Amino acid sequence: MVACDTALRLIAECAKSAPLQSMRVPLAEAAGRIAAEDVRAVTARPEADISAMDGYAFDHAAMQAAPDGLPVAGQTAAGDMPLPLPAGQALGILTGARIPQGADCVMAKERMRLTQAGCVTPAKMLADQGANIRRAGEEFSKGDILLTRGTRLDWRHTALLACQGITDIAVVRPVRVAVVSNGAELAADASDARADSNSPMLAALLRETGAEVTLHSVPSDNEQKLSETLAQAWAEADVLVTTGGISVGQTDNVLDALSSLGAQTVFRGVTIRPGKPLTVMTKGNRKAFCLPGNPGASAICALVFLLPYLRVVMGASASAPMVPGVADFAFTPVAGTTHFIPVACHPEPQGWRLSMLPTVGASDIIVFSRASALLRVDPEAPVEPGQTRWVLPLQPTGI
Ligand SMILES: Nc1nc2c(c(=O)[nH]1)N[C@H]1C(S)=C(S)[C@@H](COP(=O)(O)OP(=O)(O)OC[C@H]3O[C@@H](n4cnc5c(N)ncnc54)[C@H](O)[C@@H]3O)O[C@H]1N2
Ligand code: MOO
Repeated sequence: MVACDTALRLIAECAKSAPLQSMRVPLAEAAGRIAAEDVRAVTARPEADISAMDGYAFDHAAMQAAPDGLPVAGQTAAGDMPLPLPAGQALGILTGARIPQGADCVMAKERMRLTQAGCVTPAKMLADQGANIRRAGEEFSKGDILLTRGTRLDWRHTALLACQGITDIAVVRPVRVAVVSNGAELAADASDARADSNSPMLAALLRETGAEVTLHSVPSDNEQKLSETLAQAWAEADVLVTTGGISVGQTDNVLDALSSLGAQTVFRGVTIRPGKPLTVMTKGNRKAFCLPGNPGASAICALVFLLPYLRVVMGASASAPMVPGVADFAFTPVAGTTHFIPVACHPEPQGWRLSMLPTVGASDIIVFSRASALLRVDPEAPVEPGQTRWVLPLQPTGI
């Protein structure tokens, strides 16, 4: 049995030794993956001085000195390469079009007046010199870092890369995770059959991190079958995740089976509630996370211990963003035990108010649908009402 922080440290050490592999994917497939390289700007943005308005570009001093306005030399649109502005003339310009050489001011069409003589003049006031011009490089310069290795890519980065004409990017190869459930109660024809809810739950949770998940089930308590499935599943995956069969019952054979396959124990059991039997084993570069069968315990162990491991192995930061809230309850942990409590987050003018939810404990599934975050409570830091505590959002998007 190890303490919660010791388990987290041992897992972090395991993650350090795992090799990171990358592959190139087209930009269209990048969202949801983790960048395996820093990306720098190929060009400044904007690449040149451009107009922020549909209107007219002109030389400010020339307009100031022309009480009857300036004749219009034509029009330029985004996509055109305008010729230098003829002295003493204005040019019609559309939003995004390059500013012609010789112009240093743009005024919006509706703020200009077209005279009978075909000149444009400010309807009221002349804008300041430089007005309505988006300067080259004002967003970023050529060579600037646009995103760093380890960034989880989403629609924001897709836009950024696309505007640079970047069509593919090196991303971290997804970690292959094999999830193995076991237990005679999972057989459809068992006299007291139970549904396997942990496998689909874990698959959904793990896929959110970008892992490639395969599911395996041993719907019996047969040691031989269990051992064969574990061996095969682990051989095809980087990480083995088992659920159930790790406590002290006669049919809890997972840990013995893995030991027989040559796995070494990193730790066996953690002083947490729920999730106490959580065990991590290793065989070469391959890790096995053995999660308890109780659904609530399985979910919490995955969120707190497994997901940070996968994030690091895939080059991202271990910790998911946490949010602060003010507890409206008191909670005193059992001595020597770190508790993980699903909490509801209520919006209040000052921020989130955290409240406890009714729960039956480690086997609870429905509490997670009612909760929005997970609160860690260490034995030396009981919760008092009014205290600010940081919680881990349960929804994939977090904040
Ligand atoms: N004598 C002791 N008994 C138990 C202890 C202990 O210290 N001494 N620890 C308890 C704790 S804490 C936990 S947690 C459980 C963990 O047991 P296992 O990991 O061996 O899980 P199982 O016994 O196989 O199953 C427990 C429970 O979960 C259900 N289950 C299992 N797999 C699934 C699945 N894929 N989907 C949904 N539900 C699943 C199973 O039917 C059982 O109800 O042990 C305590 N006992
Ligand atoms: O530790 Mo168990 O996970 O409470 O049911």
